[in-house]
Amino acid sequence: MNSFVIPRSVEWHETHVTILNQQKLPSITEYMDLHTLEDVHEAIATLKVRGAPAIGITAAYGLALAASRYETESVDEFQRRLQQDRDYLASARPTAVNLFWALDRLVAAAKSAASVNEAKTMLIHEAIRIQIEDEDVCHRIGEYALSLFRPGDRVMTICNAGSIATARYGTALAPFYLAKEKGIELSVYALETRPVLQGARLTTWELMQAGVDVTLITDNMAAQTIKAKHINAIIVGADRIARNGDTANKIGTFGLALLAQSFGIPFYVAAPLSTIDIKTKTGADIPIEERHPDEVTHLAGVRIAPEGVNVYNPAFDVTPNELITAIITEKGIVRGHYETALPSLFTKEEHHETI
Ligand SMILES: CSC[C@@H](O)[C@@H](O)C(=O)COP(=O)(O)O
Repeated sequence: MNSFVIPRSVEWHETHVTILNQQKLPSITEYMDLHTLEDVHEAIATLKVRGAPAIGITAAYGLALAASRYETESVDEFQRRLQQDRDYLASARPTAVNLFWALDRLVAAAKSAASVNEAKTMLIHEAIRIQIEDEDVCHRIGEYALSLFRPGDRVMTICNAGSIATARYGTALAPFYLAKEKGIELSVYALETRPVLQGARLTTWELMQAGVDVTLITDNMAAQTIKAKHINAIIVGADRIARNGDTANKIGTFGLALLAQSFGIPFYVAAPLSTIDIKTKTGADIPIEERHPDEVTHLAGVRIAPEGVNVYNPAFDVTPNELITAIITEKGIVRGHYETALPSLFTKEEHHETI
């Protein structure tokens, strides 16, 4: 038993999916029940549930839930509706590949079903499996990531790639939970992450509950903080990693990678294989979500910019592979040569330290 809190954000029930509403944290801890496909789509699109793995898990449950209510005895009709609902949920957000990965895993799982009832059961089991696997995967990522840090290290991160963005532990934040369990002191510097403040609202909230030493800074304090506080490394999550290692993650990540290069400190990406999209050749092929201008013109619901101002609001950027010191996965740490190393992870059974 852990003596500290590692929060969870998604829970399956036979009649609904319960999520921790990440829009309202940290001031309000609200759990919401999602009953329909539309509820799930809305929760993902509005960031009530967010973070690549958590989006995938929630979508998988949403599809299994919708399919459990199909009133047909025809397997063909069942598959047709499943594909239709898969496409609808897939339209919720474009960048995090875990959404498509999880939905396609469910569609594939139901392919071999001989009856509608069997298909319904298979879908629920597959969605539960995705969540259980993700917890184990994040734990492994955390172990590998922790091996890269020394006691006393000061590590910078952006956005929230923590427990609530996954099944548990997180990706970029996993090493801090594991360090805490092992009594290793690490300090985290969290960027607030404008426009919607996942760093300020979520990363600090998570880590403080676990008693991890965390310091909040605004995004434009990164360079000064690296210099003044002697930051040892930067670690971030990912929404989609292309075959060549180019990595889409929360807007601001690319800038941090450039700072890491300039200061000569390592820049790590921590992500599961479900975030690596071998079919996407380079970062140029990753669709970058642009979100509503209100996220930029408003802060906590209050307008901070003039009416009618032009706004550009990309939710993600792409860090080129040459700026990434290593990609930390559940199958080991990959340092460079991503074009060949990343595809080989999918065929390797063994876990390995570094390839
Ligand atoms: C383990 S979560 C990894 C990424 O999904 C995370 O770093 C991120 O960029 C999330 O963006 P968000 O827009 O909050 O869903």
